[in-house]
Amino acid sequence: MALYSRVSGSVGMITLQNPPVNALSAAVRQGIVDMMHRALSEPEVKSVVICGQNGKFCGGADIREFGAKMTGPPLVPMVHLIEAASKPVVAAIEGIALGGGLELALSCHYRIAHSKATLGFPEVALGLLPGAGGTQRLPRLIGVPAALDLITTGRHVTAAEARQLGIVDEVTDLNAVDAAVKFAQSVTGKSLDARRISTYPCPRPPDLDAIFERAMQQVRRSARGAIAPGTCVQAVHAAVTLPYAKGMERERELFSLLFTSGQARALQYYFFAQRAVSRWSTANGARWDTSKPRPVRKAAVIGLGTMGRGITVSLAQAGFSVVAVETQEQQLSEAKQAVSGMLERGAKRRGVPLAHDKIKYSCSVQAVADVDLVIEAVFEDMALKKTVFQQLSAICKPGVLLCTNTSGLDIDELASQTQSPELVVGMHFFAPAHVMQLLEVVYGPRSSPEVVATAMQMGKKMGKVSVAVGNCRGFVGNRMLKPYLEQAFFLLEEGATPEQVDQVLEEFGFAMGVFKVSDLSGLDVGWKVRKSDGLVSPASTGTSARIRGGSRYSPLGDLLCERGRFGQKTGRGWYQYDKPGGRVAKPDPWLHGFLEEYRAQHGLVARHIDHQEVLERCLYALINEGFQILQDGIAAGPEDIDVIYVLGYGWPRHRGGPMFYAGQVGLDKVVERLEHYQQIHPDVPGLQPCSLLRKLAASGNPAIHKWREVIQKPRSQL
Ligand SMILES: CCCCCCC[C@H](O)CC(=O)SCCNC(=O)CCNC(=O)[C@H](O)C(C)(C)COP(=O)([O-])OP(=O)([O-])OC[C@H]1O[C@@H](n2cnc3c(N)ncnc32)[C@H](O)[C@@H]1OP(=O)([O-])[O-]
Ligand SMILES: NC(=O)c1ccc[n+]([C@@H]2O[C@H](COP(=O)([O-])OP(=O)(O)OC[C@H]3O[C@@H](n4cnc5c(N)ncnc54)[C@H](O)[C@@H]3O)[C@@H](O)[C@H]2O)c1
Repeated sequence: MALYSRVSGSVGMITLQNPPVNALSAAVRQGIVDMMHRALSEPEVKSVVICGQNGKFCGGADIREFGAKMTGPPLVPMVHLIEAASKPVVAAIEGIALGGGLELALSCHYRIAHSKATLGFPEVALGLLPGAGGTQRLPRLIGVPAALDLITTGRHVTAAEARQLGIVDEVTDLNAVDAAVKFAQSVTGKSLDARRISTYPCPRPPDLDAIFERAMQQVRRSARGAIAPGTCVQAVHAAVTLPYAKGMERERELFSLLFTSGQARALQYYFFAQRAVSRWSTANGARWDTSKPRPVRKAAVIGLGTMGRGITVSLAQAGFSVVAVETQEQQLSEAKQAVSGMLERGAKRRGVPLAHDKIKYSCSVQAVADVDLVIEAVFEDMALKKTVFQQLSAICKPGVLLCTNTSGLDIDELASQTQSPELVVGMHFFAPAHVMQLLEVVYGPRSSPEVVATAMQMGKKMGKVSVAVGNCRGFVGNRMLKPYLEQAFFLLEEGATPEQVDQVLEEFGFAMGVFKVSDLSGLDVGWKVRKSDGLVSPASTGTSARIRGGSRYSPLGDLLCERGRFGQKTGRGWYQYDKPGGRVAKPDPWLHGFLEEYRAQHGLVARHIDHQEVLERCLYALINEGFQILQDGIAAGPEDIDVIYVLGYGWPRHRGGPMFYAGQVGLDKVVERLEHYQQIHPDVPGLQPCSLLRKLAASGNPAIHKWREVIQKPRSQL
């Protein structure tokens, strides 16, 4: 709702009230309309201030209402009522003015912002465009290039930048509402003719066509199949080419097109999923709201390779004191140099405070004696990690959290090396750890709720989205990756090429196909794991070469590694590169010949594989594993899996995540297609639909938020 009060006798104050962000719900819109009429009808009131309760102006349209039937006054007539008012209306912007909140502010005649406020049009991230006049007013106010930038990227700007761009009239370090009241009094009685943005002509720079062409190219490059950014460009184009009223009609048409698209639904689901994962629960009943995190001031990182360096940077930038430990002086000094460079680049590019003084380097593990939490990031080798955990357990003060960055080893086995297994959790960061936003917090059967809560909170403080997951081989993300990779290998055996598989996945929206990603990460990484699992056989011919544990196995990745083809680092992998370390993947005729030879050697006849089969076999095998993970209680809900896949594995955000996507496709259809491929390829593992997937499909493809009801039934019933 919106409250009305009278300030200093002549200023009518409308205060938006809808915690937590004063979103424009039906009740708030109704309140604004009613209170505007009241302010305009009271003769003593000479001007109006609109502000938000609790130091937040407005977070935009109420996203929670998007799925429901529209009630209350629509936004567009509401902003027109404000702009057309005969008394000056001043927006007092504290905290945030986002989306519809900024549109509300742009309909006011003046805008006063607090210096800490942020403003922006984030609609594009929800698959929408600013639909209450934002695409028509902003270019009129700040020009086309700046408006295109803000609307197509959704980036938030500070009050200072907003002032520079001309979005706000004044910025204050003091109370913005008081400043707005004073300002409102000062403009009482002044003509408002020049203050109604909708009446401004839209600036037409001479190189207009080139500006729009560049904007379209830019969004095509970055959107990876998302339709909102390009539609935002079209809406701004309407502002330049059409009169305001016609431009508004075009904005409405384009908004409706986006609003009813599956992409907007997926992005809005994802918005709430990302927030839902912070309300974590574990399989043994620990929960976010009953588990208190422990205070952590000082942390240690053991092992300063690729991951340890990024983790050290991330901890220091978040304000933690860090003890960074390596084995030998040489490695330590290389790591120190690399970490310093990363901190400096962070300060230069993102304005993060330099945090060199937060880090102490050491070659002795004894240096961690007084820390509150340790993150181990040594080689992925169980024997080595066990030794490190035994040492840590002996050296650290009592009560210290011992965390491992392992990609998939058994957390419980590591915990059993320590005197306090309840203090052990996985903190699985993703490379590069100072950039990637995802953290899997892996709890073992003995991890205490408090320790899970602490690791989750640490992640948040480091700017990560933390997702709590159970302990199993590969946890959630890497466990699902295995069947996806396997299908890709099998498709090569059956006749596909890496280029074909990658193209299908990239058209789906992945930034890189599976083979390009493997080349980037290094083929030797998976090879080492397969070797330690006893999967890599010296015999590369005969039927046994393609069978492991009674199931079909593809040794293709192993064969490439045997030939020294580790991907980008060696200049050769699934693709060729101009030099070791090269980044541009080119199809490799050698690889094509090698595949032909391999098929001939194993009696495989190449067949034509279409786009649909590539997509379905890769994605549905991955999705099927996701359902198995839910069934096993490793992830608490589908949102956890979706957030992990979007933030950690490049799943296109506008498709919501693998579990949401499965629901969109139809769970019955996913089951039917898996069964279809299973029948044709009975030897291919990973295609047998798991019981939870079957059960959900049989119960009529329920909406994703209802899955938990089925999941929570005893597993024996699945
Ligand atoms: C003809 C057609 C006319 C159409 C008109 C279109 C109008 C318009 O152009 C469309 C929009 O405005 S689209 C909207 C454009 N606006 C946006 O896209 C803004 C989206 N919001 C954000 O970016 C961030 O939430 C903030 C930066 C606001 C706060 O960040 P923070 O401090 O890290 O906090 P946090 O953890 O993120 O959120 C705290 C709680 O607030 C909740 N909530 C937040 N916004 C909400 C909303 N609009 N609604 C409802 N709820 C919203 C959030 O779910 C969470 O609830 P929970 O129950 O505790 O989980
Ligand atoms: N690289 C990735 O993409 C990635 C992603 C997520 C998780 N991980 C996991 O993170 C861990 C580290 O991986 P990485 O890629 O950083 O490895 P890396 O080989 O780059 O670095 C490991 C570092 O540990 C050091 N080290 C070895 N034994 C040590 C000891 N006893 N004390 C102190 N330092 C020691 C080594 O000198 C080396 O610098 C592994 O468990 C890996 O599975 C890696």
